[in-house]
Amino acid sequence: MTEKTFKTLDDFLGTHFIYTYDNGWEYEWYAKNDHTVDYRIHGGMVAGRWVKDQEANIVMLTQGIYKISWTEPTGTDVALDFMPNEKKLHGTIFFPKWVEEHPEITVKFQNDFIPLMEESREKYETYPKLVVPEFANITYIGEAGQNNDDVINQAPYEGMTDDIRNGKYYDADYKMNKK
Ligand SMILES: C=Cc1ccc(O)cc1
Repeated sequence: MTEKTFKTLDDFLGTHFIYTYDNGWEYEWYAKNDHTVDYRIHGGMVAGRWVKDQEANIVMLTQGIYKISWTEPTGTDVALDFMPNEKKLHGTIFFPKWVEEHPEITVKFQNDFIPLMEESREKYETYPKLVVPEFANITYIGEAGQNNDDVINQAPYEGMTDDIRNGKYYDADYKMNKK
């Protein structure tokens, strides 16, 4: 876990986080570059889902505090406020009704199923949305560097976040250790 102090937007870009929301949902998220994020979901309503190259808006609100927002092919909207120096964030997820009713449709590597997400958001109900606003505790911070495709590179498995936290998953260059 890096102990660096976050001051600039550049300090944040290329950083890889694992965190647990107060409702128990565990997420892994990577600021891939100034307009792109990758993530994996380890616990909660859509555990098992993973996504690469989601376009997002990423800004620094004030020194060391970052806001990220995006809208997904499922129709889910997300707004995250990272306070990495405090090892905390606040996230709000706005789920369309169909994701709450059929979460299993979204639990996959989304990049291979974009047409299915777009069809499902038309076929099923959008409203009322499920709004999930939660604080989270950051349990891991890694300096992966920008545009590193080894950070989020396979489906989540049981014990993966422990492997990452214990230093087993990535080598010194932040490439995945071959099993
Ligand atoms: C729905 C995606 C999503 C990704 C990261 C996070 O913290 C919350 C939601």
